[in-house]
Amino acid sequence: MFVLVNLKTYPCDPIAVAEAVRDVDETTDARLAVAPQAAQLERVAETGAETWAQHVDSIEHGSNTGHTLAESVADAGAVGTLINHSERRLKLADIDGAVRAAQRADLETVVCANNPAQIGAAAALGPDSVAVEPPALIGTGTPVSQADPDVVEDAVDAAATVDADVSVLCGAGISTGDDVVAAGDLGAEGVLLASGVAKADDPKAALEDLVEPL
Ligand SMILES: O=C[C@H](O)COP(=O)(O)O
Repeated sequence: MFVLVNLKTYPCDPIAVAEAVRDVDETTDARLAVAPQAAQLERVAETGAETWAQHVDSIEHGSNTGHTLAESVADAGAVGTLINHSERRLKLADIDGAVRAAQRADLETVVCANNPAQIGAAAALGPDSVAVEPPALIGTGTPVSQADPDVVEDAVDAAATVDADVSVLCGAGISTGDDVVAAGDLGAEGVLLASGVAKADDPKAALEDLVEPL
């Protein structure tokens, strides 16, 4: 299972969380990664943790003030990027362009979507993975894998119908090892989570709990 920890703009210490991700990754067969804010990418990557960006834009080098260039994210040490997170929604053409930009920079891609229908559309754009996240469950602590299992199973089916090579993650409310196991039982190959680790008093203990049953 892939456990991708998105730090959003939570007021956590990104280096401490990254060091915990790095250390717990060494204890488990699961794959762990952390997605800090863009300004923190280089320092986080220097910890040795697998580092992802939260977003890249559909742009190339040039006159694009305030945008995030995929090559710059890769130069900072990121190996992958989220695209179209629920809190950073893009138009369809911009999702497509962001996937192309990420591929140009050799970044792995996870395109997020609200529901199974959008997952099918996202899979058609050829990312490495898609992540289904019902917005209403994000940040609630109520895990999608247990509160709304149908949405995960339907997302897995939708992606497989379009492109069997696109793996499916699920996210929203995931915070325990049981939640991760439930996600795997529904066909997800990973989870995307944030508050369960970024807002935990002890992020390393939270990560250890997440991977303990895997
Ligand atoms: O990127 C992570 C997701 O939006 C899930 O957030 P959450 O784990 O706080 O529910």
